[in-house]
Amino acid sequence: MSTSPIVTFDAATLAFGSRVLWQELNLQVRPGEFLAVLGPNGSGKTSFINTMLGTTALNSGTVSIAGAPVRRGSNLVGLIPQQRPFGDNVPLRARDLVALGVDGNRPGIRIARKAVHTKVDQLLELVGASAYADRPVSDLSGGEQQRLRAAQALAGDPRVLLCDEPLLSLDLHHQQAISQVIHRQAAQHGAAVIFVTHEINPILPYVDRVLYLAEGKFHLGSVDEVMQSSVLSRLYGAPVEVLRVNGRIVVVSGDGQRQLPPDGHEHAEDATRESGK
Ligand SMILES: Nc1ncnc2c1ncn2[C@@H]1O[C@H](COP(=O)(O)OP(=O)(O)OP(=O)(O)O)[C@@H](O)[C@H]1O
Repeated sequence: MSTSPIVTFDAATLAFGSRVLWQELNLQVRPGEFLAVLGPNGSGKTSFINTMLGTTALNSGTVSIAGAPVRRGSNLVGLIPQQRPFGDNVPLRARDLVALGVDGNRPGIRIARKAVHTKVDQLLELVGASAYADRPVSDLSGGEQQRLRAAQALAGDPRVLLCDEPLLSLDLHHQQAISQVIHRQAAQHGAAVIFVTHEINPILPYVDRVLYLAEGKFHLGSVDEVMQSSVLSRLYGAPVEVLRVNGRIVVVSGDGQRQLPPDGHEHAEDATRESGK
C-alpha cells in the first residue's frame, strides 16, 4: 500500500465573511486512514467536506487529492451525504439508487446489466438492505435510506470516502454495522475515510485520528490526545469534562450536570434516531 498522502491540506483557511471556521490547517490523510471529524453545530464540518468535493473554495492555502488540486466530480472521491429524506416524487426503488452508484457516474462506460445487478445485490447485502431492495425509496425510513446512501457511495470503490454524519437516524445495531462496513472499505481497499460525526463511540475502534473543530480553532491528534478535558475546554473557551465510562467517551458540561455528545453540544435530531421518515 502506498504511503503517500491521498488528501493534503496545506496552510488551509476557510472563512465566510468575518466568520473564520479554521485557519492554517496542515493535514495529510493517508490511504487506509480513518479520520473522525468532530465539532459542534456550525463549526464547519460539512464545509470541510465540501472543500474536498471542490464545492467550497478555501480562502487561502490548498487542498489536493492524490497530488492534484481538488476538482468537482472526481471519481476518486465518494460521499455519504448528510441525510435529507427522499421526497414522494423520487420514482426509484432501493436497488435503482444503488445501481446509480455502480454505473451512473462513469460517462462512456456502461457495465453489463447482469454485472450491475450482481454488484447491487452484494452492496445491498453489505449494508443490510436486501430485504427492501425492491421497495420505493420514498417509502423507507430515514435509517433505511441512509444505508442505501452508504451502499451507493461504496459502489464506486472510492479512494477517499467522505461521510457526513452517516450514523444519523440509525439505531445502535445499524450504527455499528455501517461503521464496520465503512471501516472495511479503509482496511481492505486502502480508502481514506473522513467521517463527520456527533457520535464517536460507534467508531472508536476504528479511528486513527480526530480533527476537532470549534470556535474557529481546531485540534488534530489521536483520540487520546484530542478527547481530553484540557483540550476541549481550551477549544470551547469554557470548562468541559471528558470521561471514560466502560470504554465509552462521555463529555459532560463543566458543572458536571449534563451529559453531552462527544462534540460537547446537544442536538435535537438525536431524539429522531430511526424514528421513520
Ligand atoms: N456558502 C456559505 N456561505 C456563508 N456561510 C456559510 C456557507 N456554508 C456554510 N456557512 C456557514 O458556515 C458555518 C459552518 O457550516 P457547516 O455546515 O460547515 O457546519 P457543520 O459543522 O457541518 O454544522 P452541523 O453540525 O450543524 O451540520 C455555519 O455557520 C454556516 O451557516
